[in-house]
Amino acid sequence: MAARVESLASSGIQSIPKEYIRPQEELSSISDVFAEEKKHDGPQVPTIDLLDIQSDDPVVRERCREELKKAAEQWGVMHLVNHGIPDDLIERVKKAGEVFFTLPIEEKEKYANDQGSGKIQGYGSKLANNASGQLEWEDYFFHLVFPEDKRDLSIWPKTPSDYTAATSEYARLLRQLATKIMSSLSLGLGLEEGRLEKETGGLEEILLQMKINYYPKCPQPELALGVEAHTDVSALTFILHNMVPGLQLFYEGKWVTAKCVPNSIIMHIGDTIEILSNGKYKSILHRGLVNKERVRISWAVFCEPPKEKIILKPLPELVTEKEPAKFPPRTFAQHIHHKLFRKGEE
Ligand SMILES: O=C(O)CCC(=O)C(=O)O
Ligand SMILES: [Fe+2]
Repeated sequence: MAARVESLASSGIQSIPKEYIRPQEELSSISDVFAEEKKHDGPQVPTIDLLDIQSDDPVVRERCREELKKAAEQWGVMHLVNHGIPDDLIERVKKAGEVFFTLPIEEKEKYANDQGSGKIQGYGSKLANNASGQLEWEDYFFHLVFPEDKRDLSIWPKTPSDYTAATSEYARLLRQLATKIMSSLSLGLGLEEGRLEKETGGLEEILLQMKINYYPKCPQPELALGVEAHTDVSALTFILHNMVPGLQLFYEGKWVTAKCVPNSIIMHIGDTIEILSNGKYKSILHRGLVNKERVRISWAVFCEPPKEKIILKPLPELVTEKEPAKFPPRTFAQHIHHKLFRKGEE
């Protein structure tokens, strides 16, 4: 069984095992996350107010959609405020995840995934996938949350008892939010409003996968990463966190630390929409720092196309002689495989 980062962290070690130490070239870019969060100079992740996204006043509505479009083009990541998901529901989702992770490791192990046998849902930690044996400073809980007929409720945390109700309702509302965002992004490309959602699989096929990232305190945070640098493969990703900083975005050649914005949801444009939009909307490189003072928890929900049913490629309307297709046609599964393979080559 994989060693849990939580057990390493609570063992009292003062130096971390070598598998968690980042390569030399990367170490110089890692610094104290609390100091980073205090910096107010330089570019900052945009905040988008969604209050008016469905306003009856077309001028007001357009202003809101234009802001969203600009953020998707320039950053591919943003803090969403007035997103329409009730704050008390979000508090319940966060409380439920926090309580689950407070359980003793032996209790959580009852939910362990088994990547070897293809059981990817459940409690887990990263397994080394190449010769370097590189690992990340986190444990997680991963499971499908929407659509309801594809969920396996038997593997969801039973403690606390509100976990299933809170998470189900959150997933249902996020799915509606995803529709609004994709509509607006479609119009921003000069397409019909239902287009991006349809090309991603529509109501039937788009999957929402929840990953609760649990980052224990780390005795040598300047040597490790909670999540290594990556872009999300999803269409959209929605992230909550426990107000401990950690997320960094690679923008204009520098790592920018995301501020903690109250009552916001962080949203990423993932590779799927980057590909469909022929690169007009960006899937930004990001990573997670850890620290020695506070446990960090984040709740990422990935909105994904089906693995095999759809071939992702730039929409024909967006491909011209002047702007040829930037991405070859691939299924979602092929896209993921291609990324993994390229990484092995690095
Ligand atoms: O913890 C975070 O803020 C980001 C996690 C992340 O990037 C991911 O789960 O894909
Ligand atoms: Fe991510």
